[in-house]
Amino acid sequence: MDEFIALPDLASRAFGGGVVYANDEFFAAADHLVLPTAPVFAPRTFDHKGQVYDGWETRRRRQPGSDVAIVRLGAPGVIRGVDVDTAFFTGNFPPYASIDGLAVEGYPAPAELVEAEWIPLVAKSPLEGDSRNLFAVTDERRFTHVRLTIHPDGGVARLRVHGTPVPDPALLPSEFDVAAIAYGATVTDCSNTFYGHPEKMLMPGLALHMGDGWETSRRRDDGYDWVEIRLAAPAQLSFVDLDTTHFKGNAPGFATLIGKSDKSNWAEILPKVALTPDTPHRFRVESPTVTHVRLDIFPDGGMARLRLHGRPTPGFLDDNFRRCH
Ligand SMILES: NC(=O)NC(NC(N)=O)C(=O)[O-]
Repeated sequence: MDEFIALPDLASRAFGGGVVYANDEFFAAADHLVLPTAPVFAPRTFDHKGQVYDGWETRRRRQPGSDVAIVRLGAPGVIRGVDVDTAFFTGNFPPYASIDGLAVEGYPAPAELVEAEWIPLVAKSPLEGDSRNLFAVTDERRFTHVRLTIHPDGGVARLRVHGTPVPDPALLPSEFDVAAIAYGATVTDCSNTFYGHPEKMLMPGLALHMGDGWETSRRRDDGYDWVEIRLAAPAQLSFVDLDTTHFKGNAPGFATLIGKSDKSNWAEILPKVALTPDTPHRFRVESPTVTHVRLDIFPDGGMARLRLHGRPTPGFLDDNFRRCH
């Protein structure tokens, strides 16, 4: 039921999500809602408005009503569930919340979003304080925005919107990173996630530090580590980026990439290449159409980013997009 929490957070700032409107931010800015970091709390830290919270917090209502925040998803897609995380809000969490969704094209101004016809995704439901509040969503359509309503007021640390990214094919170039989670790629299996999950190496932008990548524990056997990825679309690959940035004493010594499609067996895409620490490597490749790849690293170590630039099979992303409209 709550398996959706393993799916990417479409609202995350890590994908470029943002809070575009809030009717009240008296105690704490709604921008906190989409931060990818876990919420934190330091007791007895008072600024000019009151206790400092790592979340969105409105003032105590003296008239009936509710407070709202509107979030632009960083990765628009099909929403499978939301997490209204009230971490550290104890005497001031909202007793109820509801969630609505919206699918719009272009870049509407906040005033247009406020007036829009929102689609209910989670009916008004009770919340618990200082805890994650998980709600499944069953609507199969693609959304670009969500609206969090808290009844009547209070504080929410994070709003996580878990689902499957569905990119708009009209806005994609003919060749792009088909391993990007933001476009719908996903990690299907991995040998070792001890220090960092491989999903991190499929996130946008450069890695910020060594914790922002896939890192395995030290191998004490003759094996090697590997990760399997389902691409955003079946594609012919032309470049493989293996970025070991920040991995200075723990980059893998070598790597290979193999790929397969639903109709073909595993075949080599990148032969065994030597890697150097703290380096954004790029390799030119020519691959058949593949739907899955496996990156092998020898014997173990860390990879900040994996990028697979490829030409997707025409029509695949269009069909995908049309299915959820
Ligand atoms: N001690 C508090 O947290 N008080 C209030 N909130 C802040 N941020 O100070 C409140 O009324 O909810």
